[in-house]
Amino acid sequence: MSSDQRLIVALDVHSMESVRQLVGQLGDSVSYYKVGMELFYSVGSQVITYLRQQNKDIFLDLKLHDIPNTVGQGLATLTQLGATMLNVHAAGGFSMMQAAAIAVKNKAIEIQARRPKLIAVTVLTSMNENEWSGIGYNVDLSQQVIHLSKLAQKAGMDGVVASPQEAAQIQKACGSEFIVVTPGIRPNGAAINDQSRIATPAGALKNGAHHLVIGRPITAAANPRQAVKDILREMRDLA
Ligand SMILES: O=c1ccn([C@@H]2O[C@H](COP(=O)(O)O)[C@@H](O)[C@H]2O)c(=O)[nH]1
Repeated sequence: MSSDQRLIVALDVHSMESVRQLVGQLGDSVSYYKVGMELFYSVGSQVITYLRQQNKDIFLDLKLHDIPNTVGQGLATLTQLGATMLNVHAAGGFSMMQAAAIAVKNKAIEIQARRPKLIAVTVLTSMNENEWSGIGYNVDLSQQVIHLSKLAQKAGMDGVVASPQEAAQIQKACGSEFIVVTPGIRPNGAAINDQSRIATPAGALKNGAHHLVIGRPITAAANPRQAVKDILREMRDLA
């Protein structure tokens, strides 16, 4: 996979005007975008239609987490939008993830569309050990990431979202075909913001991440196109 297919830019803005401006500015340098809650709740499915018209891949990052039937029905509807990748929270459990995988597969067959990849969020990259123990877990955070990755794989997920710091351990536990998507990417010198378990683009790739999700280091940069160029150079230098 080439470096520009590995980079997913998080479109964390809340209007179509900002989307058009950013996507126009980044041009051919970015082929894969992430649409999350902020944007989808603001503008709805028109952003998916727009990005598909621009021939971009789309990770629709809505992190579904509910009872199995509700998640399955929700994902069946989302499958019709034509995103490349969808996701759920692994903490919803084995039955929920299994229902999600079945629903996506059946809907794709029904509408004769390519099945979107379905991945599960393990432990949010904003969590550190302190936050983690604060919500009542006694197990080591990174051990929990590996546990949830194995569970997700058993339930039929194509991969997981985890921090770049756990990517190598996930590969070891689940194999190299299992997709590891890593937010929490910060080029040297970039603001860390609310992220905790971070790595540089090169560090994440060295650890075996398949896709790097990067938002503010690009979208809040004075020159987003230059920021992408610098990140892709760092990624290519490693390849
Ligand atoms: O564990 C997770 C899961 C999802 N995200 C999302 O990734 C981007 C990261 O944006 P930055 O601006 O580069 O921090 C953002 O849309 C999150 O919702 C995550 O960060 N961690």
